[in-house]
Amino acid sequence: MQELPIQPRGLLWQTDFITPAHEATLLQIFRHDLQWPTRPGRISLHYGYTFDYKTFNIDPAIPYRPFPDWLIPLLPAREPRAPDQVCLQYYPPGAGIPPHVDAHGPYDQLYALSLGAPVMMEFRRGDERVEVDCEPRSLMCMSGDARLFWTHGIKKRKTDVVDAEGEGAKVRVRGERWSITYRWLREGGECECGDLRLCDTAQRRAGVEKEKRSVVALREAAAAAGGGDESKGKDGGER
Ligand SMILES: O=C(O)CCC(=O)C(=O)O
Ligand SMILES: [Fe+2]
Repeated sequence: MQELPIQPRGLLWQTDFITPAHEATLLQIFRHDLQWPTRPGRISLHYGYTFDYKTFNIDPAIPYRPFPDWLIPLLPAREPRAPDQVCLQYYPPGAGIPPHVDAHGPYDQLYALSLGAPVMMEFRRGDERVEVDCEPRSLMCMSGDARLFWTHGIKKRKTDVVDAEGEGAKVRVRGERWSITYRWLREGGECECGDLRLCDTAQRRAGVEKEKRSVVALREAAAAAGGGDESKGKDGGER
């Protein structure tokens, strides 16, 4: 993978992680063979372990959901072991995900594979905003600053403005998008970055009450914990 020569640092990228034919087969499976939640907006399916945000450990009450056959060839091979948790998400046109940082303590590195229609993802740190085009079939790895110190999100809107090289700015209509996010549990479950703004471990150590800890991390926690809270979590209040 290649690091993108932009801020945030640490955004590793691989275009054409799979072929268009492989993608078409997957979309066929996603559209016709899977049992999706029936609510509108962004919806997700979880595979592997489920994390319990009360105990900050694997939830022993929820059995491990084995990876389906279609998922095996999509696991990032540059990691020494398979991820602990994989989340397949469907974004109908116009759907988004509020800016958040995936919880620091529980999770280590993070990968996301984009499928279907392209979308602009926005990274934010303070007043800084950087849009990154998530082209279909591209795999990204959020590492370093991109993983820990910038939030990422997708605006809820029907179009994106794309600045193609040499062509100037163009409006691009959103289509159906799927993403697969891969997470590995962090050994020990504690992050040492010390960022009180975004790090759940740093906030806990500083005695910040759970309710007041990083809203973004908690929203992420609730959503990843089973999807039931997603409507008032990541999708809630999205502009
Ligand atoms: O859809 C994506 O590419 C990323 C989703 C995401 O940020 C998440 O599930 O934490
Ligand atoms: Fe995320």
